[in-house]
Amino acid sequence: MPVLKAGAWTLRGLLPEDANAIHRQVNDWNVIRMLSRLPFPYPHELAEEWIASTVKQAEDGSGYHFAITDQDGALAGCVGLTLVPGTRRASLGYWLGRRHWGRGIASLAADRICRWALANLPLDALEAKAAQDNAASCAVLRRVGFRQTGTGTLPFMARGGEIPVFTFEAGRADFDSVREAAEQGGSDAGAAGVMQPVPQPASAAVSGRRLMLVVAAALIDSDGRILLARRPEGKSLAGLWEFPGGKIEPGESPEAALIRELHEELGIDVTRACLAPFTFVSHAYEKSDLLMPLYLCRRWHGTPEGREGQALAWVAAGDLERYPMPPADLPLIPFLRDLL
Ligand SMILES: Nc1nc2c([nH]c(=O)n2[C@H]2C[C@H](O)[C@@H](COP(=O)(O)OP(=O)(O)OP(=O)(O)O)O2)c(=O)[nH]1
Ligand SMILES: [Mg+2]
Repeated sequence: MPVLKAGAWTLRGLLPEDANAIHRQVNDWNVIRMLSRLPFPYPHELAEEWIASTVKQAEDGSGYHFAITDQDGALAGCVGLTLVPGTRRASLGYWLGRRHWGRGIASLAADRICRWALANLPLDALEAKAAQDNAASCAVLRRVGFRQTGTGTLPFMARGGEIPVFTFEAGRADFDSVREAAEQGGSDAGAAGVMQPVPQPASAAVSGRRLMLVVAAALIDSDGRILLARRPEGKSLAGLWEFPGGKIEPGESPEAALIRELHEELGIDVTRACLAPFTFVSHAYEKSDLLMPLYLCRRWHGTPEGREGQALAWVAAGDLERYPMPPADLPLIPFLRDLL
């Protein structure tokens, strides 16, 4: 289990010694009435059993449950994900002790765990359910990017039966929109990760669409495998596998941009002569058009390493489909398969 920061709060795996703090805060009618499947009163053994089950889930990769702790290490609540078997989805759950309500902690924790999960686990979407009378929880879900998809019921043991719930869902695009809105709203719009706009012809101003010029490389090793990098948490499309590269900066040639990006992202040195133009993609994303030349590169200096925390994988052309990629990249797969 990783340790994740969420504002001033820390998310860490649950420990047996958390049982008292969990029991004390969950065994509160105001908290437990909003939690499905838990009896009231809530016996101490259930807290112990639940902690043990979360440790097992993390070991077998079926769920990831975190304690939300403050700067002194005190537990304020929990947030967790359970993977839905046979799908690339997980369901989100959380609770906070009553004295921690109304301070934005649930939003911070839910946002962090969802972004971490999409970037690092085999997931494309998250689901959540909240009792229809739990306005605070519904507001948390909407704030972090969830959309309400429908209604249903769940057993709430503390309330003695089935209770109506709203169902919610969010995918990468939903979290990316929230992130973009936050970046645009922020005063330092020049911060890392915000795109330098490509100078636009007048017609672009009319349509409101941006052209995004990105250069990328298929690095090919002596076994004919291709290097893919997993887009890290904090970037758009986080968790999808891409060809290393990035945006062309104003005044930069495509080759210079690619040489710079390969150095920044992978720590390798490449010369212009080792970059062979191969093909390109043109893809309409929701708000921008991506134009991305793909170069082939078989020679470089250094050993590629994920300098921005991204996972790397050397993948045989026949296995590329097993790595979820941004939609723009899918047309490249048959070209690379034919080549290799
Ligand atoms: N590098 C790369 N980008 C891709 C691929 N497919 C795809 O849709 N893109 C999109 C994702 C991004 O919107 C854009 C590249 O942006 P980026 O975030 O990697 O740009 P960058 O490396 O310059 O990073 P940053 O400094 O802006 O954070 O192109 C791909 O295979 N490789
Ligand atoms: Mg990049």
